[in-house]
Amino acid sequence: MLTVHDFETAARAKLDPVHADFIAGGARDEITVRANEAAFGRLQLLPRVLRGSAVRELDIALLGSRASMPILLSPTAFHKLVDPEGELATARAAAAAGAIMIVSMASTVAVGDIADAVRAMGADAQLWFQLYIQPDREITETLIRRATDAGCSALVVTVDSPVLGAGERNRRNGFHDLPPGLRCENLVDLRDGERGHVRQIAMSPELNWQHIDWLRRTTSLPIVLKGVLHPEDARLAVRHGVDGLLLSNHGGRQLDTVPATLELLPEFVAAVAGRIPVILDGGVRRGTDAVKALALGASAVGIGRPVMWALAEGGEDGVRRLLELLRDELDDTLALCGASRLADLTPELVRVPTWGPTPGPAVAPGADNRFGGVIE
Ligand SMILES: Cc1cc2nc3c(=O)[nH]c(=O)nc-3n(C[C@H](O)[C@H](O)[C@H](O)COP(=O)(O)O)c2cc1C
Ligand SMILES: CCCCC(=O)C(=O)O
Repeated sequence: MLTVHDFETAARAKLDPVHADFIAGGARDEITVRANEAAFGRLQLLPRVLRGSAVRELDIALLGSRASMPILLSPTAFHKLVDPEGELATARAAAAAGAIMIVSMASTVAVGDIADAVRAMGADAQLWFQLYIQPDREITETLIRRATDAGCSALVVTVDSPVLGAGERNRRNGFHDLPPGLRCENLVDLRDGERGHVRQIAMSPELNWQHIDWLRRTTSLPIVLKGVLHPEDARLAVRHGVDGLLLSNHGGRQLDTVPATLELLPEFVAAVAGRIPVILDGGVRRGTDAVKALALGASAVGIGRPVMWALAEGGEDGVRRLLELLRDELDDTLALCGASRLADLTPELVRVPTWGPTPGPAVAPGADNRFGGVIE
C-alpha cells in the first residue's frame, strides 16, 4: 500500500461490489465526484529552495482540539459494513496517529463506545460528532447529549442534505438498508419501532438559520457547519456565531454539478476573512493535495473515502497505515516546497497553469473548472 489509490484498489477487490459502489459513488452523473480530484491535479506547486529545516512541524490546534497533523477524518457512515470492528477500529487508528476523527451520526458503533475504546488505549480522544438536525427537537437534543457525554469536543452539523442525495449506483444495486445485524447505534431507543434503523435518520428539508441559532443556544460545544459552498452562506455562518466551516460538497454525493471544493476555496476564504477556521474536504488523496488547500487558506483538510478503503483493506492497521502514509507525503511535500511549518504554506506556492493542455485525470464534459480569475 504505497498510495491512497492502492487502498482503493485493494478495498474494491475485497468488498461486496454493492458496498464498494456505495463508498465510491456520488449523486447522479458523479460529475462533482470527478471534479473534486481533478481540481487538485490542475493546480501546480511552485516551490522555494534553500529554506531548509531538518524537521517539519505538522501539528495544529483547531477549535480547542490538538492534532498531530492537519488531515482529519471526515464523517463517514456505516464502518461495520467494511470491517467487523467498524468505528472502534477507525477511532483507535485515528487516536494512534493523533488525528481528529469526526464520528458520523450514522455510525454502527455508539459514539460513547467509540470514545471508551479510545480512552482504553490511554489516548486523549480527539472526537468530533457529526449531526443531522432532526425534525424532532428532542431527538436532536438526545443526540447532542450522547455526543457531549462521550466527550466529543465539537459538533459538525451537515447542512447540505435537506434531502438525501440521489446515489444512482445504490438505486441500481438495490442498496437501501444496512445488512441484518448492523444498525445506527446512536439512534437506539430514540423512538419506538425501528430501533437504530437507518430510516430513523430523517433529512430535514425545513432547516433554516433559526435552527442554527437554536443549536447555538443549546450547546456550548464549538459548532462547525459542513456542506456550506456559497461565500454568502459563509458570511451568514459567521454572523450566526458558528465556530468553523467545513467547505464540502459531501464528496459529490449531494447536489451533482457543484464545483470542486478546491475551486471554491479562495473565494470562500476571502469571505470568511480569517474570522473562523475553514476546513476543506473532497478529493484529497495526496500530501500535495493537502498542501494546495492549506496554501490557499484552509486550516485543515478532511478525507472521507480513503478512510473507508483503508478500513476495508486492513481494519485498524489499514487506517493506521493510511494516516502514516498521508503524514509522510505531507511532510515530504513541505520539505520539497521549502516549508518547515504549516504557516509557511502561502498562496504564492500555488499556480494555475497558464498554457498547454489540462493536466490531471480526465474530466467528464461539463465538469471543467476554470481557476483563472479566482485565485490571485
Ligand atoms: C461512504 C460515505 C459515507 C458518508 N457518510 C457521511 C455522513 O454520515 N455524514 C456526513 O456529513 N458526510 C458523510 N459523507 C461525506 C464525507 O464526510 C465527506 O464530505 C466526503 O467523503 C469527502 O470527500 P472524499 O470522499 O472525496 O474524501 C460520507 C461519504 C462517504 C464516501
Ligand atoms: C443517513 C446516512 C447518510 C450517509 C451519508 O451521508 C452518505 O452516504 O453520504
